[in-house]
Amino acid sequence: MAAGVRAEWERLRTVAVHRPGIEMFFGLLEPYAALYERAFSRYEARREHDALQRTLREEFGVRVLRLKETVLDAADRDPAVRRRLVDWAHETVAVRGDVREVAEARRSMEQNADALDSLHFFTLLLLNPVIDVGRRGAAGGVDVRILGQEPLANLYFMRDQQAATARGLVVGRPAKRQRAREPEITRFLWEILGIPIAGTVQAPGTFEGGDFMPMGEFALVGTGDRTNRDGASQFLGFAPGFDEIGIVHQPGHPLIPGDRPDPMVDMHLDTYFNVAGSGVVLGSERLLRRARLEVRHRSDGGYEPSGETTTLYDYIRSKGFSVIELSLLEQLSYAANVLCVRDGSILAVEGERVMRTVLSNLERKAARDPQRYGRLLRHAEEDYRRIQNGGHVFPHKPEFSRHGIEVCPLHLENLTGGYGGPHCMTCTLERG
Ligand SMILES: NC(=[NH2+])NCCC[C@H](N)C(=O)O
Repeated sequence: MAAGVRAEWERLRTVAVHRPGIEMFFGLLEPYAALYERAFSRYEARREHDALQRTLREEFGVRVLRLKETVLDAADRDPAVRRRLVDWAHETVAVRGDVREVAEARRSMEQNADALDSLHFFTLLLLNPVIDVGRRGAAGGVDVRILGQEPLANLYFMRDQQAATARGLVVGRPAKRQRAREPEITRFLWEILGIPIAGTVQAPGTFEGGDFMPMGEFALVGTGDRTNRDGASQFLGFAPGFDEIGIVHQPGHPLIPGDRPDPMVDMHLDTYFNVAGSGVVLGSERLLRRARLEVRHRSDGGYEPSGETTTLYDYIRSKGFSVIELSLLEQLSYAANVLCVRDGSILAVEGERVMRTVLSNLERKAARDPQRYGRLLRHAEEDYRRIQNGGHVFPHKPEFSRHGIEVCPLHLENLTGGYGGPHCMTCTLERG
């Protein structure tokens, strides 16, 4: 399959997803350390994920490839894939203890391998366990303790490990330690599927797919807490195939003090900006106006700075797009994180319950740290009252029909707790 995406509004053909599994349980033990926004029900989150897949497949005819199932099928069909999975899983497991016991544990792991199913090894990759084989006790047994080590709790945000450009997939490099191992796993999937890789971002560069937006003749690349300047330049070096690139600088949030910023609230470009159709985008107006943008033009030697700087808002308007504006509370509630399935049709988070959950989580944060979150909370509460009085809760806003946009709302009040919406949860592989 050839991966290829020129514009975010072209008909969505193929996506890859990961239905969250046991790794989410570990993430929920300490949601903030796992980069989640809040605690939520894993059971409901998994149901919501099923519904997301079903909608894509049945209502929009999208081919949905599931990461785990595809890898396991391949491992069960092809002994070489199975061997790689087993070896890699064994390398991932750390065994601690004295030399003899470690060697013994390693030996028995190897001996047991044939008896174990491929899912066992996939689970090792997800959980990255440390096995502590203690000294032999009085009874002669070995004391085994298992510690989870950076379980891949965010793997279901499959937008981020890579980006599909017009020229193939660019494998990213996550900025956060918690997500560092994810691209190796998704890369295994691309190899199994035979998808060509246009390039791989290397240290010190960082690059996450949520920062990339293909817009036809041009594309946008966000930089900030996730994608750094070096990662963005490497990405451009892979010749992604657009005449012009807008490098967008992650804006500081206007209601969070500048000396104590919270980069999570707009961590990726797709958390405050997105595409609804060939002439319509949506986003938080205040963030779009604060986001500075540098224009680069394609030349023989790559992309040259044009010297022109502007804001994302002015840039996108100058390209002829209309902007459906979102309030700050809507932005915090994942309203901008829509997934365009065909020109003028989007999947969007059903706002009502998410907004209330986000508000009560923000209340808690503001109670703990009023100096950092107090202003944001007061503003969000005002937004909430205004939205309630107006009677148009996202995505049931008249602006959408006015711009001819058809919206398919999805209940994602648990799954969004991981800090993202439908755009973050899907890796687009083919459009058009
Ligand atoms: N494309 C996105 N906006 N992805 C959201 C990723 C959320 C994830 N918890 C993280 O912090 O990395």
